[in-house]
Amino acid sequence: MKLSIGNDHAGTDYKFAIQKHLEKKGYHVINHGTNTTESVDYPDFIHPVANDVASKQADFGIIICGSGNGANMTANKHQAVRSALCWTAEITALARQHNDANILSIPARFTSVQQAINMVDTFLETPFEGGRHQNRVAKIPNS
Ligand SMILES: O=C(CO)[C@H](O)[C@H](O)[C@H](O)COP(=O)(O)O
Repeated sequence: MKLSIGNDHAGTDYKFAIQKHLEKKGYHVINHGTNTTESVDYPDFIHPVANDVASKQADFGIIICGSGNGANMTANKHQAVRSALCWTAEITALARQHNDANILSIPARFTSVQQAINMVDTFLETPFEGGRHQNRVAKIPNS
C-alpha cells in the first residue's frame, strides 16, 4: 500500500515517528512534509498529499499540523478528498467506517506521538462499511 504524508513545522517530529513506524511495517511512504521545525505555511505541504490521493498515486494520506485544522481545511478543498480531523482511535475508526475518509489529519499539539501512531494504524486497518453510508458519502461533493 502506498501512503502520502505531509506536515508543517508543528508536525515534523510526529511525521518522522509515523514514517518510521509505517516503513517498518512495509508501507511505501511518500514524504511531502517539511523536514525541519522552521516555520512554514501548511498549504504548501498539504496540497501535494491531497493531489497524490486524488490522482490515486497514493491509497491514503496522512497530514499533520498543530491543531490539524489548517491541514484538514486545505486537503478538503480537493473534490476527491475526504479528510478527517481525528483525536482518538475511536473517532478515527468512524471516519473510515462511516465516511470512507481517505486522508487522516492529526493535531500534533493536542495528542501524543503514541496516540498518533495508534490513530494511523486504526485508520489503515479499518474498512469502509458501505451500506447506508454509501449514498451519504456520494452526496458530499458540492458540484
Ligand atoms: O494551521 C494550523 C492551525 O489550523 C496549524 O495548527 C499550524 O500548525 C499552526 O497554525 C502553526 O502555528 P505557529 O504559531 O505558526 O507555529
